[in-house]
Parts: sequence; C-alpha cells; structure tokens
Amino acid sequence: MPERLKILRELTRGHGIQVALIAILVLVSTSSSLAVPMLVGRLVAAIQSDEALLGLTGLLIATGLGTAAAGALATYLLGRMGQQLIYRLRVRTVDHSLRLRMADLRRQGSGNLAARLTMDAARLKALIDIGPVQLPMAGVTLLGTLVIMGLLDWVLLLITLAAFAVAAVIVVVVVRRLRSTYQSVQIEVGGFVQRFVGVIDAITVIKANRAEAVVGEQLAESAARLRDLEIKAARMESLLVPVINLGQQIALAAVVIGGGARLLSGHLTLATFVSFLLYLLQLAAPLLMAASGVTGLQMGLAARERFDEIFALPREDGDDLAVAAAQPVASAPAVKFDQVTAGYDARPVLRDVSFDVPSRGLTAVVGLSGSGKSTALNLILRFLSAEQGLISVFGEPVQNWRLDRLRSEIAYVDQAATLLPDSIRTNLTLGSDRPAGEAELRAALNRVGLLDEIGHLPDGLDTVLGGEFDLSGGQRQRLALARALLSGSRLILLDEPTSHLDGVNEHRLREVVDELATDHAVLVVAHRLSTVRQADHVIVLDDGRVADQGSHHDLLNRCERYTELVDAQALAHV
Ligand SMILES: Nc1ncnc2c1ncn2[C@@H]1O[C@H](COP(=O)(O)OP(=O)(O)OP(=O)(O)O)[C@@H](O)[C@H]1O
Repeated sequence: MPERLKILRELTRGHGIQVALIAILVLVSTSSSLAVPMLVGRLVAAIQSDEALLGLTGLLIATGLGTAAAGALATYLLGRMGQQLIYRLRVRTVDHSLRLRMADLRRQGSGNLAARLTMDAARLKALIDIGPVQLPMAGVTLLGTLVIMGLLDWVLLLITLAAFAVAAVIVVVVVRRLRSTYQSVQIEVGGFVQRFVGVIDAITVIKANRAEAVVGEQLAESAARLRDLEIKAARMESLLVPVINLGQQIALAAVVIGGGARLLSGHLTLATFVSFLLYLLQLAAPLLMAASGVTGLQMGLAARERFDEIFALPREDGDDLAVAAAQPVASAPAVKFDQVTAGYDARPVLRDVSFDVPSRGLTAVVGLSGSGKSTALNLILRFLSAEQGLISVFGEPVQNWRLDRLRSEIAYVDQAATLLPDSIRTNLTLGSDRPAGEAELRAALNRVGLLDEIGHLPDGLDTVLGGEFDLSGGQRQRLALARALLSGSRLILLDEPTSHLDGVNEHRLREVVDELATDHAVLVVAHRLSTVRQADHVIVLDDGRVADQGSHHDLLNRCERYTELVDAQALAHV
C-alpha cells in the first residue's frame, strides 16, 4: 500500500503550499469537531453543578462554526487542486497520444484514448479529492476519537473495539475485491466507447446496409457487460455503510450495558458517559469516510494504471538517431529506396524494393490494390520503419532526420484528402512555418480552381468544415493540394483518390501537378492512366516487389505486368 500511495505524492507535486494549507484547515476542522462532545460533557457537568452556561455555550457555537468554515475552505481548495491536476493530465495525455507511433495509436484506438480523457481522468481526480485530505482526515479523526474515548474510559473503549472488529474485517475484504472490479469496469468502458466511435465513423456504411439493428445489438451486448460489472461493484459497495452502521449499533448496545453497569458501580460519571456515547456516535463518520476513501483510492489507482499504459508507450520521435539535424545533400534524389523490406507486425508487405525519386519531376507508383504503394509513402513519412534496407530523403537516411524536420520537407495528400474539422484557413495553413497572407491563400485556391466555390460559402475562408458545411471529395482533394502548394515543402507525396474527378478539375489538377513537378519532387500513387502518361518515371509494384520501372512508353513495350495493369483498367482510362 505505501508503494501505491506514492501516487499521491506524484499527483500533488508542485502544489506543496496548497496541500499544507489544506492540511492545516483539515486539522483545525477535525480537532474542533473532536472538541464538541468534550464541550457537551462540560456543559452537562455545568448544568449538574448549576454553573454559568453562557461562556461554554458561546465556545460550543464558535467551535461548530469554525469546523464548518475550515471544512468548506479545505473542500474548495481541494476541488480546485483536483481540476488543476485533471487539466495537466489531459494536456499530457493529448500531447503524448498525438506523438505515439502509428501502430500504437491504431492499437489503442480513438475511443479508448477518449475514455482516458473522460472517465479515467474523472476517477483519478476523485483520488485527489479523497487522497490528501479525506483519508488523513478520517485517520486523524478516528485516532483522536479513540484516544479520547480511551482517556475517558478504557474499558468501554475495549468493548467498542471488540464490537467493531467483525465489521472491520468485512470492510477490508470488500475493499480489496473492489479494485479488480473497478479495473474491469474501466477496461470495458474503454472498449465500449471504442466500438461506439468506430461505429459512428462508419455510419454511412451502416445506414446504407441497414445494419443499425445488428450493430446496435453488438453495442448493447457491450453495454450489458458493463452493466453487470457496475452492478457487481455496486453490490460490494452497498455492503460498506450497513456493515459499519451495524458495528456501531452493536457497539452502542454493548457500551450502554457496560457503561450503565460502570455508572451504577461508581466507576463512571454521567458527564463522562454522555461524552463517551457522543464520541461513539461520531465514530461511524470517520469510519465511513475511510471506507469510501479507500474505495475511491482503488478506483483512482485502477485509472492511474490506464494512464501509465499510455505514457509507457514510446513517442515516435524516440526513434530519431540524429543528434544534429540531418544535412540534406543538394544533388541527392528526393527519395531513395535501397533494398527495402518492410511490413506491419513482421509481415513483409514490401520486399527488397529499390527505386529513386529525382528531386525534380513527377514519379508515379502503380500496382494492383494491396501491392504496397501506400506502404511506401508511409515509410517515407516514417509512419512505419523498414525492417531491412535503407530509405533516404534528400540524401539522408530517414532515421537520421529529426522527425519534425523530415516532415516539414514533405507535403502529403492522402487518398481520402482528410481534413481537420476546422476552418478552411486552418486546413490550408496546417504545418506552415510562416503565416500566409490572404492574397497568397487566394492565389493557391485559384490555382486548384477552388476560389469561387469557397467564395460562395457563408464565411469564406473561415467556414468551419465537418459540421454544417463540408466539401465534396474532389473539393477536399483540391484543398489538400492547395495546402501542398503553400507548404513550401520540396517533396510532394500524393496518394491519388480512386474516384474520378470531373473532366475540368482533372485537367486543372494535372496542370497544377505538372507545374509543381518543374521545381519539386512529386511522388504520386497513381490510379489513373492520365497520371502515368504524364509522369517522367513510373515504378511498377507487384505483390510488394518492384516488377519494373521506366517511362510509360518503355514499360508499355517491355513490362507485361504494366501492360496488364493498363489493359485490365486497373489504371482508369481518364
Ligand atoms: N495498418 C496496417 N496494418 C496491417 N496491415 C496493413 C496496414 N495497412 C496496409 N496493410 C496491408 O499491407 C498491404 C499493402 O497495403 P497498401 O495500403 O500499401 O496497398 P496499396 O498498394 O496502397 O493498395 P490500394 O491501391 O488498394 O490503396 C495490404 O495487404 C494490407 O492488408
């Protein structure tokens, strides 16, 4: 347990003054609440001996008010500290998640990560609420109460302890079992959110296939598992309060009998007996507080493990070998694959692949679906690492580049032309090192034929996408290309969409790509015959190997695989 309690030190680090202030307030509140029964005892004695009551009554009221004020302030400060903690934790989780390796990110899944930021964060915050204050407060109150009770009458204290013993054993057993149940609940919640997010992402397919009921049932099954686990936890939690109350009632009965006898035998005064009974009645509160505190601690610890799981995953730039930034070689090809073998989870997708992408001109990669074209782009961007061979960008092996510098040299337009759910302006300038002026943005949009279309949107460049307004597939692709134009990157990777653009825009885009290729290296995963015709160099991938490479015409004359691709319309005739 002390090992686990180290978490409280970690969580409250940097908040020493606040923790000390809270501790003082708690101490004030606890000790004044401990004084109340004593004062009541004194009041009883004063009534018995006909003494003046005013001073004592005033002291009693002041003590009550002091307890309340100190308690309220401690609770507020603690709540504030909890929120600061949750803020730091969320920022760290977001930052770390965004920098995870792609494979780890996929394995975790967006829903599971989102559950960390919501439920797990809230449960960890609960730990702050109870950890530094509730548990010590309960401990101090409990200990103080027991000491005072022992001083008042140690025989009655022994009777009390014996009566509570069984209840204490049950509480310890329940609390221990709760931890593993909370862990299962948190894992199940993560899985449930993960499945739900996945389903909403695929909602168009689900609706089009009328699969709402089937998918809904699968989610309901997951919800049912969650319900069962939560009920199991509730069943265990529900035992705590009655068991403690029962212990108290047994103790009360035993103390009344024992105390009555000691009162009659003259071993106890009435005032002491009243004080003892009041302390006994107060005993349940710190016990309940301790029990719920330890329960919350179990929840918080289970949540902490889920955060640790994320933080233990390496950042993708942890692979950087470069101490100094790579020095690009001016004369080197933009990309060089030298006998590269790579894949996912040790399953090779590309085998012994070698090719060059010159620093100027248009290079196309073609191949059947699944032949490894996108994987090649992933390797250049270091979304993935090669198992064997060497991949260089502008003359430097990719792993020697500082990751952010490598990616600043590359503009990437993915097949779906994914956009951020943000304004068009933000999407256009994403990753730009320098702020682009209005005129520059408009010029880029004009080049890809989007200026008029965006001009018709209600907020123009500041229209937010993904909500009320969105762009068509072709418009997205043109926007992504405009971003590439603005990026200033020397290497453009273009994963061509498989769906067709209309003739006008197809022609316009071809012009833009041609223009770009005059002073940039453009590597395009081509799905259209028009693109390969336009390319200076074509690389033919066949089941992860380079079948051949050369110009469109040379390949038509000599590469059977290429002719097949063209004839079988694997390359669309546009
Ligand atoms: N994230 C991934 N995890 C595991 N395997 C993957 C992953 N992405 C792709 N693959 C596998 O790698 C192989 C090559 O995929 P890749 O996307 O590179 O093909 P492609 O040539 O670009 O295909 P397409 O033309 O259909 O886009 C496929 O067999 C695919 O199943």
